[in-house]
Amino acid sequence: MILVLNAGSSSIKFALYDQSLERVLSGIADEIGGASSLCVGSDRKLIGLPDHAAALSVILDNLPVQVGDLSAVGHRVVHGGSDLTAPCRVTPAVRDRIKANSALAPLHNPHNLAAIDRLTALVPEVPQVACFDTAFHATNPSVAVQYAVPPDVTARGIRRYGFHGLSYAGLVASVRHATGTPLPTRLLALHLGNGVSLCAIHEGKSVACTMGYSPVSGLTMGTRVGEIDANAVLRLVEEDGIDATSGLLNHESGLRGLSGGVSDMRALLAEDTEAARFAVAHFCYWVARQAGSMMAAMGGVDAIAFTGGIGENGSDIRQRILAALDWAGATLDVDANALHATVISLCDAAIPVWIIPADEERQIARHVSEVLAA
Ligand SMILES: Nc1ncnc2c1ncn2[C@@H]1O[C@H](COP(=O)(O)OP(=O)(O)O)[C@@H](O)[C@H]1O
Ligand SMILES: CC(=O)OP(=O)(O)O
Ligand SMILES: [Mg+2]
Repeated sequence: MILVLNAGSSSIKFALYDQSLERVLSGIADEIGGASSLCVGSDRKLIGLPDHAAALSVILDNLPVQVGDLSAVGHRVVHGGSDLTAPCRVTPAVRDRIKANSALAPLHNPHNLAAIDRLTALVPEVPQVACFDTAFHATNPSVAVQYAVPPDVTARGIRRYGFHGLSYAGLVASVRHATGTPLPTRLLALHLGNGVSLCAIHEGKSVACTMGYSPVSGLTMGTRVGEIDANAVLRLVEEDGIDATSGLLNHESGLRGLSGGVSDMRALLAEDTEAARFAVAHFCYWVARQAGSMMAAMGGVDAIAFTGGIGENGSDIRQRILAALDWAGATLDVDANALHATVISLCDAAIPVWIIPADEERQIARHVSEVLAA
């Protein structure tokens, strides 16, 4: 049995797969540090989970297998940096590189590393495989990847990486099965969750992503700022210091900053305040605006796919984004959208629009079995 751990910024998703990669169990520890709950299969219970360490303990306690009996553990690791561009066995050297990359993804890599360390301490003999969110974007051309800085600065790792790669790779792998149609040449994928990014996928390969050097950049997110001018950041650092500015841009901005405290989209949609409405409008405006940038990177678009917690469940949000993309031929079927159907465009729309559930766990399980077989 393969255990997959996917530690996001506010949740830990987990799943067990058998030898033929059939999913045996899945679950999620949700809203960690808030109104947390644990869901195993269809059984959900409210349970106090003050932090990711507590959540991981509860997950391991609720598995139907002993951790020592696992054949492998696969981890989502958000930042692989310039060198970790393919899934690999966790060795002390790989662990050190993941740790070195923690500064680049402070909301994620420390949680990923903590899970690796916990499993290493519990069952050192069980192989662990690290799967990187950055790896799928290794196919981006240099013009898309490099910032306009001198080469020695790029050589220090100051470049764009892109994230949510496991979600996008899994989406590419599941288009045919989910939609009954072949993978389109130019696919715009929108991963809308706590973290938010868009990816231009040309012939199954990433050619551009809205996230850059770290997952703080690109679009308006739950608590992350997205696009902001470098000189504005320099001024904030000068006036408030590095730690306060990092806290502001990573934890207190995005929907939370705009709305006056609410980072969760579902909660925000239930709020009846001017600030909440503005936060939602800001989110949708920037997704649609950057969607245009992704389409330009592919020379057009043949299909659009929504994924992630908001992308899969937020019918109002999808409707607003697609209204702003009407010019691209993405005409919404309002009823299908309300039902969260797989195909949510009208049958005579110029391009199809799909909802394809994010399945980072299955993608990680695939990678684990490939790495162990190699
Ligand atoms: N019905 C819904 N309508 C709008 N947003 C939703 C709905 N259900 C979940 N969401 C949002 O999805 C986001 C979480 O996305 P998810 O991909 O699960 O998170 P993570 O990035 O932590 O993996 C939250 O903002 C949550 O409010
Ligand atoms: C990379 C990233 O933003 O991940 P998440 O959406 O899980 O926060
Ligand atoms: Mg996520």
